[in-house]
Amino acid sequence: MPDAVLEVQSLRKDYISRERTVTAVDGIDFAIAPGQTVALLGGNGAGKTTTLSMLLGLLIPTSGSIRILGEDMVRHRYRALPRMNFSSPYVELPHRLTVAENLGIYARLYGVRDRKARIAAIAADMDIEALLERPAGKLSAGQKTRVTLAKALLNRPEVLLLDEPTASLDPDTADWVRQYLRRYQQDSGATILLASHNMQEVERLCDAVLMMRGGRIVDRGAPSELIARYGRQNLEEVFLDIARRPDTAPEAVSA
Ligand SMILES: Nc1ncnc2c1ncn2[C@@H]1O[C@H](COP(=O)(O)OP(=O)(O)OP(=O)(O)O)[C@@H](O)[C@H]1O
Repeated sequence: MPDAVLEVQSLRKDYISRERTVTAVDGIDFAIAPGQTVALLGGNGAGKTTTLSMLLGLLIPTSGSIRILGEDMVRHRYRALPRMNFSSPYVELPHRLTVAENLGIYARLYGVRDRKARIAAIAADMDIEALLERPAGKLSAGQKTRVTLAKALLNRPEVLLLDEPTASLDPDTADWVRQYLRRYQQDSGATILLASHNMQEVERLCDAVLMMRGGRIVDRGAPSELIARYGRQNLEEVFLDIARRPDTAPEAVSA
């Protein structure tokens, strides 16, 4: 795809320890066009978080290439990172700092110019104004998710990577966050890649889906295309078909 914002080729990650090697991501290829919202779907251990971590430069790929916003992410990720952001329930904010202090530090790190105004605006958007003076370590799981999303939007990212963006949110708040993300995407033209276990969320938000299993992409397409191809009613049924079909792939774990 010539004008892809995000392009991954033959990407692989082996976790190597003395006891064994786990191939978490086993040679995947995909490209995302500007302004698309794409979901990485797959069961527990399929390789979604490992993939997102490599895209962010938190993990070094065993092999393969990643280009984001035209930059080679293995060699020049610092050129692209200021134009990106991410949220993940697995990344902790410094516990003793307040929410406001955390957002202030991240705003500085990302070089946000209108820091105070931006933090105030995003705090209002994410309905976390009442939490600003609380230590980040003392928030409920759902409150933490909203603060992490606020952090992810601080620098108005052109590329947004989201690991389970509505994890721990009650249905009302989750619905509201989805609407917010959709609006953000439409207003900013951002490109979004998200990992989720929530199929309704993916059907509502995403233009395309990458189905992962055992570290590979085993199917892909628009949610409606996949639903039609599998002759199903919804994406959840497609997911179950893929997750439960016999595995023909070679064993991903070797001694
Ligand atoms: N640090 C690690 N060391 C060794 N193996 C790991 C490590 N992190 C992940 N794995 C293994 O890599 C595989 C992929 O894990 P990953 O966390 O990417 O999956 P996931 O699709 O995000 O799963 P989930 O839906 O449960 O979050 C799994 O088999 C997991 O056990």
